[in-house]
This record gives sequence, structure tokens and C-alpha cells, in this order.
Amino acid sequence: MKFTKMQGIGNDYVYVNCFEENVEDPARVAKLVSERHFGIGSDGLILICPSDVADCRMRMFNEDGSEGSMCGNGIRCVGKYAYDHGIVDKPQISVETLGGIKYLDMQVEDGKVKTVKVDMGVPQLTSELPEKIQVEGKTLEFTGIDVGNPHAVYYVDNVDGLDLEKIGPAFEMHERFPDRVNSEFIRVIDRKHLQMRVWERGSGETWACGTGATASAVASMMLGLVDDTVEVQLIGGNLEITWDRESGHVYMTGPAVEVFSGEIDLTQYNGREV
Ligand SMILES: N[C@H](CCC[C@H](N)C(=O)O)C(=O)O
Repeated sequence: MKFTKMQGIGNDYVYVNCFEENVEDPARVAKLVSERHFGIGSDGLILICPSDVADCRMRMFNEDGSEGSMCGNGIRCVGKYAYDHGIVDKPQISVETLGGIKYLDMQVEDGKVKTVKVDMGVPQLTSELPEKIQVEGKTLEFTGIDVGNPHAVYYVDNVDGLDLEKIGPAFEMHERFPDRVNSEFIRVIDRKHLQMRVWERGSGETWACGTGATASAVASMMLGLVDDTVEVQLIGGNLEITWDRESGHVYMTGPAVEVFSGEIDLTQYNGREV
């Protein structure tokens, strides 16, 4: 299987051009290729497929093989791949996802896409503002935001000090979220800057989460903590989020990078049994 490794501020996926390749069992392939010591190493698998309703279609699979309905860092890389590899011939494109059709505006330099602005649509509040929740005996508050996939946003004083490997699963699997949830832990630096770490549904801690940064920015705007344009600072880099209150649409702008391409013979895969 031919693949291209790409990353959006350190949220890295294995991308397959399904205009040319066919992936039989993407859930299993996602688990195989994500292995950082037995496979390629990634936060999951993203398929770039033909679409009847958009310029292309993105299917996204987390490290555990579960299919996500939207991926912010992933969709920027999908747009970059589609333009740089000639699947599309214009910098404004549409991408079909399980979370709806998204519209991308790409900035091209020397014939390659560098930065992508994504219309993430109209965010939905899915909880009280905020809502109390018991997690492992502690009473916390979260704000639930859906941007094509589900997020729970928590505010903490010391983001760096969180032991996410230890506490992450309790947040992800909480009974309040029947489909599991992506959990963001936010420190408000000032009205224009947020610091964020994330425990993703199906992938654990990632170095960045585009939908998570979008959800966190919108929650912070709804709570009156920040202005309507903020920079979200993640481990892998920064994203700019702008909420246009008039149209209701929220926009995410950030980089997309192609790292390398390769080929893997999955029939000979002899890594750890997954
Ligand atoms: N784990 C997420 C999908 C990936 C989201 C994240 N990588 C992003 O950049 O938005 C979910 O299951 O909803």
C-alpha cells in the first residue's frame, strides 16, 4: 500500500490516495500503521477518496481503528495533498466528511500549499454552559461543543502538570458521553491566547487537535473569556480560530506539511499482533 505521511502541527497521520489505492479494512490498517515501533507510526489513518458531492472525501480513523467524523489537522493535510498531487486544480475546495461538507481556502507558495483556512461550520453547544460532571470522584465543570465530532472542554491552572496518560481514559470513556469524547484541558493565558492539551477519543494524547482547538476557542468565547479571534497554543504548534458571530461559522487556520511517502506490504506485516 502506497502512503504519504503528513502532519498538522505535530498531529500526524498516514494518508492514502484512494483515487489510486484500495484499502480493504481501514480500521485494521489504522491500528497496524499507527504502531510507532512495529509500523509506520502515526495518530491514525486518513483516506483521500472520490466524492459525488465535493472535490474529494476524507475518511479518518483513529489509532484504535475507530472512525472519526471530522479531523481539523487532517483536513488541512487532505487539502494540501489534493492540490499538490493534482487531484484538484484550485486552492478553494470542498471536502466531504461524516461531519458534513467542509470548505477550504488554501494559501499556495511556489506551487505547494503551506497554510489552510477551514470553515469548520456552525459549532453546537452540547451541554450546559458550563456543566458539572463527576470524574473519578471529583466534581469538575466542562463545556460540550460539537464541531462535527464531540468535545468536552475543561479549564485548569496547570496544563503542563496534567498526567493525561493516567487520567485521560476516565474522561474519554465517561458515561456522560455514550460515543466517547475528545477532552481538552485549557489554560486561558489572556483574551487572545489559550494553552491546550488534548486526550483524543481513540488516539490518546496527540500533539494537536484541530477540532479540539476549535471547540476550546468557541467554548471560551461563549463563556466570555476570550475575544472572537484567538491563538490556541498546542504542543506541536499554534492554530488561529475565529468565530464569525454574524454567520455563526467558525474558522481554523494552520499549516499542513508533507513529511515523506513510502510503501508498506501489509501482507508481510509482522509487527506486534494487533
Ligand atoms: N479523535 C477525533 C478525530 C481526530 C480529531 C483531531 N485529530 C483533529 O485534528 O481534529 C475523534 O474521534 O473525534
